[in-house]
Amino acid sequence: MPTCAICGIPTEHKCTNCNQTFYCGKVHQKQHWLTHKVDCRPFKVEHSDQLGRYLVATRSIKPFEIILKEAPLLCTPSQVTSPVCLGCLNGIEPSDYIDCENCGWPLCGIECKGKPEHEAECEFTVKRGSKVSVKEFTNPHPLYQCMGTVRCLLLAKKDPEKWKVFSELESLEKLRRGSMQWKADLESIGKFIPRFFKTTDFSEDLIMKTVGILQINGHEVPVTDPPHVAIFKNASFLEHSCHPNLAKSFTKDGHLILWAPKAIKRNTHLSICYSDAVWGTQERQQHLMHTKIFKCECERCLDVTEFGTNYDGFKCTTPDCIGVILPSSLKEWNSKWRCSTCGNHVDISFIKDILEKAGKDLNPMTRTADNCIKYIQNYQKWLTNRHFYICQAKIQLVQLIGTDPKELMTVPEDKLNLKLEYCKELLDLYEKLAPCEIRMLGTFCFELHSAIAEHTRRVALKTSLSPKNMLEESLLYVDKCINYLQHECDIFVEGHILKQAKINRDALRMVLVM
Ligand SMILES: C[S@@+](CC[C@H](N)C(=O)[O-])C[C@H]1O[C@@H](n2cnc3c(N)ncnc32)[C@H](O)[C@@H]1O
Repeated sequence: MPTCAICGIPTEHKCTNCNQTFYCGKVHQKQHWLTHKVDCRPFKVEHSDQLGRYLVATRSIKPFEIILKEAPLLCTPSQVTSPVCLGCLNGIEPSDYIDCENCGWPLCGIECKGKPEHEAECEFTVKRGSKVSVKEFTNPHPLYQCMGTVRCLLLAKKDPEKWKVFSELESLEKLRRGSMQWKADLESIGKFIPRFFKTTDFSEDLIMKTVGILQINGHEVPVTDPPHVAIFKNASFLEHSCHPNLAKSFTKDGHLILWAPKAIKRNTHLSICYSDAVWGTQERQQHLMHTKIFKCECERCLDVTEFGTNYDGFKCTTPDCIGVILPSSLKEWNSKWRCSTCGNHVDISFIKDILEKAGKDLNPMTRTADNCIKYIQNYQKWLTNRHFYICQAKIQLVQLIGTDPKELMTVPEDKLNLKLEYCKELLDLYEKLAPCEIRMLGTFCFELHSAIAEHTRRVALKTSLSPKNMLEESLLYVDKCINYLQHECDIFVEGHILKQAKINRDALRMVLVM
């Protein structure tokens, strides 16, 4: 039987927030709160052979509930980056920076000189006997490839408690060893650190394990320009799913907020998406294998129709057949594709050729509404209406039509209708496929709400009526936008959208009560 955290008496009463700590009564629960509040979270860490450690909900979680707010264990420059200030991790402005007078690393200004973040590596660089010299600021700089790892290694002396937490995270060293990436890292980091810093403090094995921990657990944090990488203790145990149940937001100072856009049942695995949920299955699978060394077998990847959306599907080439061509299973992605309606088999080289051309045509395309429309018309000959390449063009299109309220007022009727149609279609699709892509969903809701409001204005001008149901629909989407973007701070575009959405919501509410 569980026992009270204070007096050890057997008891069945537990903290209802985490469901994990037991108390004999209210008095001891209150007494324990200052200690307990640090760990009082609605999840626990579990382990399986397939996933390693993972998090499970210890109680049901309500929609929009924050399950974790966490400060980073440490922040580092990205492995591939142009020079950044080692004080604040923002990019170095070539016309406005200083060299650290002790070690020579460029800093963005005097205010970053004394920052504690730079202290350990400053001392470490001084010990090599000569200052570093960085003079090229526009391209990825080879010296910075090792700086994330150096920063982690120096934690051992600087903050042994944090180092202990860090060094117990997954490195997947055995799986990574020998791969192309591992060999490249060995040269640019494992062998480079002892040579460049003239040190024998760290063995090659320890350096390569540290590289692995950083790559497997690092989160890209977009609060600096360019984004930096941070390690978060608890969030490091989250498993991946291409159809996750948690959304990630960041505060201005780089703290992580994990929250649930939809309700989550007790005992459910908690997950985030390590990849880009807008990509097709093969791109996601390759990215996860390359960066995190595992084959994803989430419910979205195992269902080739991706919840009936046919997000990777081709139109059947048999005359009069309206079926969709897809691989028969995840295993057959590179071999057998056939129509689920007429059974027609299609050569894999045909699929690969079209996909290669569609990708090549989309990426360098000049971003205009007309180019997007032409792209969609052309590739809809082969790809389904909800194919990921078609949807990527539609995402660009809805943002290009009427980018601000003034421009929206002059958009031709056909383009406004297209914006309305595609916003609804994309919102419906991605709410099914990627329900935690909250920045994208919030943006669609905002675009949709403004397109509906503009459509209503035009109807009102023509008929001198202000249709209440249309305004209510606009309000519905602006409310949804606010829900999706509620944790976005104002250093991000989405934070600005949130601010505007709140103003528009209040205005719409006023109009509706008049
Ligand atoms: C950030 S760590 C997650 C915590 C890790 N399981 C541990 O024990 O520390 C990422 C690693 O966990 C494993 N992992 C996460 N999600 C997975 C999934 N859906 N399927 C298989 N392995 C997964 C992979 O090895 C991946 O590289």
